[in-house]
Amino acid sequence: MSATSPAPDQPLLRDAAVIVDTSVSLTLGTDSLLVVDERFARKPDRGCCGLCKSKEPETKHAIALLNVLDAELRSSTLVITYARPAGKNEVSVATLAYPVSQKESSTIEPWVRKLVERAYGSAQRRKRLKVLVNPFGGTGTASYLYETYAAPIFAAAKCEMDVQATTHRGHAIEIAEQLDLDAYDAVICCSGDGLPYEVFNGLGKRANGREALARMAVAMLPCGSGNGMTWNCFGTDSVSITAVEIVKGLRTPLDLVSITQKDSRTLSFLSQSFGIVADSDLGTDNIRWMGAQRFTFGFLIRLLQRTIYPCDLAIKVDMKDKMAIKEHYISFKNRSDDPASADSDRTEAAKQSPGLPELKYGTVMDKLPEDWEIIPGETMGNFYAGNMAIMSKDTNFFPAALPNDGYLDVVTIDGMVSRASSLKMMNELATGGFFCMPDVNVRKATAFRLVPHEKEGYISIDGEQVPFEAFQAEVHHGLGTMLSKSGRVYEAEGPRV
Ligand SMILES: Nc1ncnc2c1ncn2[C@@H]1O[C@H](COP(=O)(O)OP(=O)(O)OP(=O)(O)O)[C@@H](O)[C@H]1O
Repeated sequence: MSATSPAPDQPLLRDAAVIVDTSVSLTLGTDSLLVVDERFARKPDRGCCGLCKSKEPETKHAIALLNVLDAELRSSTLVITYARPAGKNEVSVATLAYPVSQKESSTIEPWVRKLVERAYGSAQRRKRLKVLVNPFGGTGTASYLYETYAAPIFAAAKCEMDVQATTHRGHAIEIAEQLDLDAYDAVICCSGDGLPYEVFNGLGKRANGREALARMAVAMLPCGSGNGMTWNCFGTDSVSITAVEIVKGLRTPLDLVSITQKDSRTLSFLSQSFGIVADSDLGTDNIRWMGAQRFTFGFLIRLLQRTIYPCDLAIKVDMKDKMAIKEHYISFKNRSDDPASADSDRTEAAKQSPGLPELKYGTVMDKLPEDWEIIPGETMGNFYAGNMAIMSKDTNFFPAALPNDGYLDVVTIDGMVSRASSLKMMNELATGGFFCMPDVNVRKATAFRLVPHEKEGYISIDGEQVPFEAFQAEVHHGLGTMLSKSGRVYEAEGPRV
């Protein structure tokens, strides 16, 4: 259910209904709070002949429990704050307040507790948030978006906010590296995907990197242009709806990927690309004036020219049959383990062994492990590895990607496929048929090494440009932590075969 749509009639819970202010009934369903307010209901007009009734005023409305931000008995008033739909893709804070007598309060108090328990489920209440705002993210409106659409929701949910603007490139790395882990529950990036990338790397740079990454959750308020992380975690690019989702967000372990280049080691949370995607994103600065269309335009030009990106590629493949990948996705989605206890076991283990995990396969400078599969790369068109499913709106490039299954989803497409097939792929990305197209090779993998043949070009890690030279990737199962809606899977349609 989305943050804007209240559920229809729900089965009632025991002791679910209370009456306040004589004629207002508040009834707790499994997914919504039903308010029936008869206080201002007019008696029906008799009409001219006593038969035709005039329209009755609205007395009933349902509020999705997801949208209930807080409820409390404040002196002799019951106050419920919630997020109310405000336009097509936004919500804003609304309040219900009813007088409660001394006598009534003994019945109302347990009901309020039950309402809050149901509204939050296993999500942590009153989160302590370190909010980082990139004043230059997207179109430069992150501060305005945060203050206007998110801050009022966090305040209504009684979150504690500590807001800081980033002042330079790499600032979020420094902040995360120094962050007091005991003072906050999550870092919220008001930005594009660039700031979360920095925060994961800053946490990972600490001497207790593994512990910091396990303890500190990261989430993003969509203030960039692609906003991949928010689409995956919450299925929206609305700042206000994301704020509600963060308030109700569940801690979710996230696989992170070590990237080695020469003697550097960084962490990636979203994607690694080489070939047409990296080139269309990073190599189109000359047409920035086109805005969001820049990528599509650059992509189409390269596709029609059948541009190739020769490379050596070796992958530690774990699954390559699409049906097996689909089954893996479904069985992961339907697992019945308790995510909260798995999360606390993981955090405890990280405290015992707090340093960043060793690299199982060494770095890109080491000898290539013998059991990696060599993939022909002479005519590579698109190499794209994803740790999340959606790369930007309507681009579910990795439908089988899971937050913490311990695998990267690697897609390779030969640059010599026909133009017609390439164009069909672009179309099928939006409709969900991309995964099963025969020219689209999909593998679940734990590591890979890519060596470009050319001297110049583009490699993108989480949308950021890195040196155009050999790189190696290795997945660390559940090393990081994010906030998400489901706590288990991304908000993307799974793979179709
Ligand atoms: N005050 C600042 N001045 C200059 N650069 C900054 C500042 N704060 C953050 N940055 C840098 O901006 C880069 C991009 O950040 P971010 O992803 O938030 O925006 P974006 O690139 O516009 O978004 P998108 O990738 O969705 O287009 C990051 O690498 C970050 O280091």
